[in-house]
Amino acid sequence: MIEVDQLVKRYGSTTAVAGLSFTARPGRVTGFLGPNGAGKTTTLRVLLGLDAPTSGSATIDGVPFRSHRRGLRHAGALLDAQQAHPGLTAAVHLAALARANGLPGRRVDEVLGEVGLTEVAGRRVGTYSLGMRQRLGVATALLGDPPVLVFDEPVNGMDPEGVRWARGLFRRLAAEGRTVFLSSHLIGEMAATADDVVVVGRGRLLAEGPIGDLAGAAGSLEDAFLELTSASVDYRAGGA
Ligand SMILES: Nc1ncnc2c1ncn2[C@@H]1O[C@H](COP(=O)(O)OP(=O)(O)OP(=O)(O)O)[C@@H](O)[C@H]1O
Repeated sequence: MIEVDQLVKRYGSTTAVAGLSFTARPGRVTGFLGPNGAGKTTTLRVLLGLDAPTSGSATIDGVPFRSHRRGLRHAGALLDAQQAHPGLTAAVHLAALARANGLPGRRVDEVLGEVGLTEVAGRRVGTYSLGMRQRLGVATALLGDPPVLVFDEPVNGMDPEGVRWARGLFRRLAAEGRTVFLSSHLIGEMAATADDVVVVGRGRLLAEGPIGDLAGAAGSLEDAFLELTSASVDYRAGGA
């Protein structure tokens, strides 16, 4: 379970997150939606202990991520597909992470198989396409077999086969009882993948709940999203 409670994060005079509260539950895929600059990445960074909150809290099963001694066994995340050193092979990258986190070496082969990278595991990550790096990021998140998974724009750069694969994986992870929390700008993809959505704008909660409730009222998730966020968009083409 992910719980964000009255979270505020300021960078100097910029308020990236302005008192945000929401919950993402086990057994559900929860989509995290919002226009550019809404504070999604900042929220995920605080949730994963990469940034400290100005006030409020973001916890995983009631505890801030940094306080979890189980590390990758407790939560896995894909925040940046460039996280692996380009000079390392995928196998070496994952093996080092497994060792550092006290995970069994067999997990490396298991997650490489899970994400479809077994054949290219001996290639340097610098030669990977963006879609392959995204798959490696997903493999990294899965390494500790954690109950909570967080993915920031996971299908960015994936081809249609990759997008379909990722959708199936997220659904299966949730069906196994895990909390799956993902941000994406691809509303159609979110409509096909998520059970629940959390919509933010300018660092505030705009809506939270089952996707059907939100989409049903407006006609589609895209219509609901555009209506909800129309007052929270900083940049718009054509001066509209
Ligand atoms: N390290 C930082 N220093 C200063 N301002 C920051 C920093 N990180 C984020 N911001 C600002 O905080 C606000 C929220 O940014 P954030 O990246 O969290 O939004 P986002 O919803 O992830 O956007 P996008 O969809 O474009 O990725 C923006 O105004 C951004 O410029």
